[in-house]
Amino acid sequence: MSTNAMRGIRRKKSSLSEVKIAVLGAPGVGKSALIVRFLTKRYIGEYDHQAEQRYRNEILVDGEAVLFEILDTCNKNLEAVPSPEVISWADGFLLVYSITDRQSFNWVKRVRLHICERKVSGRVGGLSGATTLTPVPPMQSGGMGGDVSPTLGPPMVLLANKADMVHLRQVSTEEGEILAKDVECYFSEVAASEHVVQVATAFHEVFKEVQNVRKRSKTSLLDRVLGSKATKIYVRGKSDSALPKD
Ligand SMILES: Nc1nc2c(ncn2[C@@H]2O[C@H](COP(=O)(O)OP(=O)(O)OP(=O)(O)O)[C@@H](O)[C@H]2O)c(=O)[nH]1
Repeated sequence: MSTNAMRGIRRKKSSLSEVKIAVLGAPGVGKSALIVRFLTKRYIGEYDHQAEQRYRNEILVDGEAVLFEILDTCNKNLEAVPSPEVISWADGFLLVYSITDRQSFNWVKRVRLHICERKVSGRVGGLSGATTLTPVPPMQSGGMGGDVSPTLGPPMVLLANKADMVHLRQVSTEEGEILAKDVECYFSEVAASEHVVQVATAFHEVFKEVQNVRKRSKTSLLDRVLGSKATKIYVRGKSDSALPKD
């Protein structure tokens, strides 16, 4: 292979965007079904797993190749909250509830606050005993961890699953919309059993939200480090000499 071709490959690899997404929800809301739908476009009704699973897949988002690392969490009960390791690891969260299960909606509301608290304070590791989730080894805290600026909420998307079961509905669409407005996040009602595009869109939205937060974090870090000088450097540009020297 020519050197130029190899350089091309390297460049491509280094420019590949990556995102780590933790899919969170109460037991049985359809987390695995949604992930499998997203990754394979297929629906698997009965998916039996007793532990967390991690998937890595390259997927195109608006024509750009993105490496999705997705954690399928496994909740044993409604009292469980995501472990500090999971919260620290993830760049973004897909919060799932079922429209047929009011308790799963309440779970999402509670866990959303829990994540915000931990992500912003960066107090990762101090929750021992307060969780029943097992971290996946070797999970490194490659996510935004405590690096998220206190002014930025952790990237989240709210997904209501089992929208095909309207006859058993316990949570109205409006309630989902109100929560999403409060969180300022993308919201959609889907059925893993029926929808391909809508499910994929929800995952894409998590990635886009992560990218937005990354950009905003970079800008605010630059502002903090350089203060007003950052603006000056930017303003000066090429016609530096035309500006007063401080
Ligand atoms: N009708 C309907 N059933 C669904 C849908 N999505 C998932 N299910 C069913 O809901 C049940 C639970 O789905 P899972 O994907 O295992 O849910 P989970 O959240 O991963 O479950 P745990 O890992 O046990 O927490 C299964 O019987 C699925 O077939 C959906 O969109 N519509």
